[in-house]
Amino acid sequence: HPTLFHKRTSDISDLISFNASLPNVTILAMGGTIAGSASSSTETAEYAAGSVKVDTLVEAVPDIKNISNVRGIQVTNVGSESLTPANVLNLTHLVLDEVAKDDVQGIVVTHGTDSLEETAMFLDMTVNSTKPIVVVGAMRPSTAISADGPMNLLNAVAVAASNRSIGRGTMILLNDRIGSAFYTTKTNGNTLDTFKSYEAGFLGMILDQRPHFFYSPATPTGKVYFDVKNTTELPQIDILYGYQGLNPKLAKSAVDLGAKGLVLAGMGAASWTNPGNEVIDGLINNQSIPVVYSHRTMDGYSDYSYNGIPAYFQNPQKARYMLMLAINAGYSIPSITEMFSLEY
Ligand SMILES: NC(=O)C[C@H](N)C(=O)O
Repeated sequence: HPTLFHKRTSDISDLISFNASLPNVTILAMGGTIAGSASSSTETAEYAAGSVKVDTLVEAVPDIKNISNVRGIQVTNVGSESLTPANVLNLTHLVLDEVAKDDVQGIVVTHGTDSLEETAMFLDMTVNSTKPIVVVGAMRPSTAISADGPMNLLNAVAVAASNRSIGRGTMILLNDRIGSAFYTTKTNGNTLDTFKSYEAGFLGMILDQRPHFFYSPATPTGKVYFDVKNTTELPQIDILYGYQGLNPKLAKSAVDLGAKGLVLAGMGAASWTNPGNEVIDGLINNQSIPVVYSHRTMDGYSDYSYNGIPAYFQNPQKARYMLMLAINAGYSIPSITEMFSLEY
């Protein structure tokens, strides 16, 4: 439908001419290193994230016009460490609008990698659509030699535009690998092969703009959807880190400062200290605060939870968005416990 892709406002632009035989993909740009620029082409660590606009990103990859008509929406333009749940909720509303359009085949979200998995997880749990949603970032700024952003963006558009990608939920694409948002995590602060999904594995890979999936479309076991169409504000959920001699009182302080739920990045398979557990127990019993026991280890299954809720395979940052969405939906502690346990 040409008219949709020919609308021009200050933050929505047609980037290339319309070709009726190609699928339409909407790119929502959040910022990050993929939109970063440095003072020299060899600089890959010191640079300003979120300084290049979506139009420029797309113009740098002319091959995109051979695979789809793209429309860019600049949502934010910041490093992903600066994004808030409010920004992610706003993005989700825009994604919901886009997937509801008959002529939109798929969605690409360009995003900083530091918190990319959090946004992807949130989208995966709130956008109940078979249309592909691909969250993409880069590890090198756009000004670097061998910048990875242009190829990642081209690949992301190719995945979003492909019928092979239908029914696979929200995906994370970097370094030619396609992972499920539900399980993919950033493992290295600097390298190109940073996104991994050790236990679950990748969904597939992309070669020459052709996505190859290893399995038929499948929803991760236990994935629950939350309707946030009418949500305007999300509850505060904080994460606490586990370590020898951890300060047990921080949990109570977090609740005093407004947390409606807590996620623990516990040691090993989610262990927490005895004095720490006693404070948590008080929060659960006296203040009905849901506390999810996750793990600071990158992988593994946490069923240890003292009197709290085990996060099983979910890492703290993904468990946090699950807990936030459940509390927002009015779930009780037993229903939250059940939601986490559904996975296994
Ligand atoms: N590689 C990156 O995108 C890192 C950057 N700090 C960000 O998350 O926005």
